[in-house]
Amino acid sequence: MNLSESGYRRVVVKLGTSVLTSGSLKLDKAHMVELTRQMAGLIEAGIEVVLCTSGAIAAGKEHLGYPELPDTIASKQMLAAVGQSQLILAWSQLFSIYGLHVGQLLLTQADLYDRERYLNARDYLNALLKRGIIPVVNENDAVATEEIKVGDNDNLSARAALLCDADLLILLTDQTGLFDADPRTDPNAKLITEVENIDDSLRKLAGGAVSGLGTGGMATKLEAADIARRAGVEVVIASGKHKDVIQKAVCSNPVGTHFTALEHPLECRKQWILAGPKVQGQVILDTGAIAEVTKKGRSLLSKGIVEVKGLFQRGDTIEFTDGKGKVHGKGMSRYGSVDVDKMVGKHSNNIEDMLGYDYGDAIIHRNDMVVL
Ligand SMILES: Nc1ncnc2c1ncn2[C@@H]1O[C@H](COP(=O)(O)OP(=O)(O)O)[C@@H](O)[C@H]1O
Ligand SMILES: N[C@@H](CCC(=O)OP(=O)(O)O)C(=O)O
Repeated sequence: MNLSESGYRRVVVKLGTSVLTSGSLKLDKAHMVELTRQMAGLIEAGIEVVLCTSGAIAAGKEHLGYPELPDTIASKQMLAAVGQSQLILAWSQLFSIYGLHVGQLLLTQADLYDRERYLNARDYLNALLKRGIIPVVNENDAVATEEIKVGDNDNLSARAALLCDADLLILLTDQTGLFDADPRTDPNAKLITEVENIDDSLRKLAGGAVSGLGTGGMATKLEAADIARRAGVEVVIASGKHKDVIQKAVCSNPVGTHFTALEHPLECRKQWILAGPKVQGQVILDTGAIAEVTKKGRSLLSKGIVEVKGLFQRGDTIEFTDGKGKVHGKGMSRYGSVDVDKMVGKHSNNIEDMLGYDYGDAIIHRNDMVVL
């Protein structure tokens, strides 16, 4: 395998708890050594690596001797605070074998909501890479509450891939890839080797985590793959135990499930709309409006809206759906929900008369919109 001819220059490697513990109750340091060797090999070949590591909560339990704790956010925060320091210590020691330094980056959704904070995180990540330091990313579980957390490291790793403009995201887990059913419960499940489009029928195949070790299962890996490939990042889901899995993924040797990136990826600001801000509300559109927006690339006007759901402010990100609830896209609303409610189904030629002010015809302008 010739790594330097792989064509990739920046790779995000996400290691799930299932990989880092090898299915046990503690970090499998021997396996972490092997994964470090593979990542160091990439760096040696001139490929930059961002590591998105899970395992803080598992490491916290191990370090504290598996205390009996109530199943609360506070317990998880405490375990993560203890475990994250053990985890970064382990990565720091392992990469030091190869003379490499690591820098810790703990993020929450709140760091991605706001465009300025998002750009700050991007600058920080790029500054580490520029100095040859390996960014080690995890969710800031010690402070993350339900409202501000990304929730799983699959989605977090996709955000990291967008932030650092990676060209490949490798999601390593305890299965050999995405199967047409959960192989834990269906012995006849078959591996899907190539995915060119993520649609509802594929999403139905991806189940949650049943082992009790990981968060989100294949469903969140598919969400991550969807975000990444729309931004032009190729994705591989594979087993962390497969021999030389990282090198194989980078050298495009067949391994696990490969997702092709979109040929025309979203531009930077739209990538942020896709992956950054939390969705605050929804508008339901009639079939004509769905076609105008999704097929013809038009801005969303009030006359195509049939209902408004949730409370949102001007500038918030909202989704647009059809009458059956299928989400067709999202974007930044130029009007708050109270205003949109007043405009539902009406022409946009007299907005000023309706509201007393006018921010333009579009509820979501096509420049602020991502069609899914
Ligand atoms: N279609 C599927 N193909 C493969 N695995 C699946 C599928 N649906 C659900 N899973 C489950 O997803 C699990 C991996 O996700 P998870 O437990 O969150 O691991 P990680 O810690 O690596 O993120 C597998 O162990 C498997 O039980
Ligand atoms: N941030 C958490 C892991 C969350 C998570 O998504 O876990 P996993 O599904 O194992 O990648 C931790 O470090 O324990």
